[in-house]
Amino acid sequence: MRILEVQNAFKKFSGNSLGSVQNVSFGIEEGELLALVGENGSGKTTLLRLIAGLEELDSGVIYLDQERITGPSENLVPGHPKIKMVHQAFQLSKNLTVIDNIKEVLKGYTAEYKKIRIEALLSLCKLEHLAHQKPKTLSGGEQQRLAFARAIADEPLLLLLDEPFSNLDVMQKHIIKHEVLDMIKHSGTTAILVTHDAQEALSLADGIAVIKDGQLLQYDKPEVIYRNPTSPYVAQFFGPTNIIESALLNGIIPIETGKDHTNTMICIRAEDIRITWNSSDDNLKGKVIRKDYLGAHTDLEVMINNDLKFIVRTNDQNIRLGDVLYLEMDRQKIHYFQ
Ligand SMILES: Nc1ncnc2c1ncn2[C@@H]1O[C@H](COP(=O)(O)OP(=O)(O)OP(=O)(O)O)[C@@H](O)[C@H]1O
Repeated sequence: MRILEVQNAFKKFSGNSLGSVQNVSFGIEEGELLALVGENGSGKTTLLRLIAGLEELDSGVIYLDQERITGPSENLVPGHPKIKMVHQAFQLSKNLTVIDNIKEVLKGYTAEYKKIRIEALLSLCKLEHLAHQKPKTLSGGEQQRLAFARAIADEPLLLLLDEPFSNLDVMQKHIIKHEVLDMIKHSGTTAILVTHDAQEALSLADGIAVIKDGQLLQYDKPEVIYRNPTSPYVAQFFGPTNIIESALLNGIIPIETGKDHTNTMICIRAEDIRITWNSSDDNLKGKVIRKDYLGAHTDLEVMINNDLKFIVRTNDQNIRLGDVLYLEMDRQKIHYFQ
């Protein structure tokens, strides 16, 4: 069932020449996790605030469970009761214990329901052993789990996560983001995660929406976004890739036949080019002009014919700057922009 439907959402703040969110449309199915990605200032937070009913739409409409979301001008209390937001700042009540922090957001429920719900949340969020501690005695990850428990306590229809992991250090972030996103999956909550991190989006989300200058460039499953990007921008956002005019490749490598690719751009991911020492006719001879050691692999810049550069990802640690080698393309993986 479709839980969220955004139709032509448009928002321009006074004083700005362009809309921060420009005619954005998409939908989310119940239980899905959507990653909203884009660079700084692309409109991610504005879109999230429009969905949460915290910002007024100029035009367009947003439905949650088929009910129109109203903006601040129509609500006495800002926001929507069935949409919860989690930020980088965990917004916990510092003088209350873990249990009381959860109880605080369950006001209005019977004592019996509260007891059952708190037990379930402590277990889901692995907080049982910390139930009587106050937030300042918890680690960053434990505080993050408590913030999450509070956000889902009264079973929101939609959870909005605005870069919730950005204050955590790299070690913590790696573990905690998997824990929290596993909890989201287990709780069956529909969620939107705003992130700058392309790898996080690819590995964790059911769907990815890429936004640039307020416009939705592409919205699809991670594999489609990665393998069939609709624009060079989207292709480059998700990892090192070679974007080349097909005309430059004509005669250098055989491009797809049977179609007119005269003016198209093509995309070859760095890991889809193999390094070989074999000088077959199909392989391109080049010289290594740059080497970036990245631990598990190395990214090389290889110059062909003095005018065409390729980024190539390799596991071979023995290649050195200045080496002359050959590049073998996996032609099945060459992507043509239409
Ligand atoms: N209240 C506001 N008044 C005026 N302009 C705003 C307001 N809020 C956002 N903007 C502008 O709208 C654009 C989008 O901002 P937004 O915060 O939505 O981007 P973002 O993608 O979330 O950025 P970041 O990743 O840096 O948080 C920016 O140009 C920003 O300056």
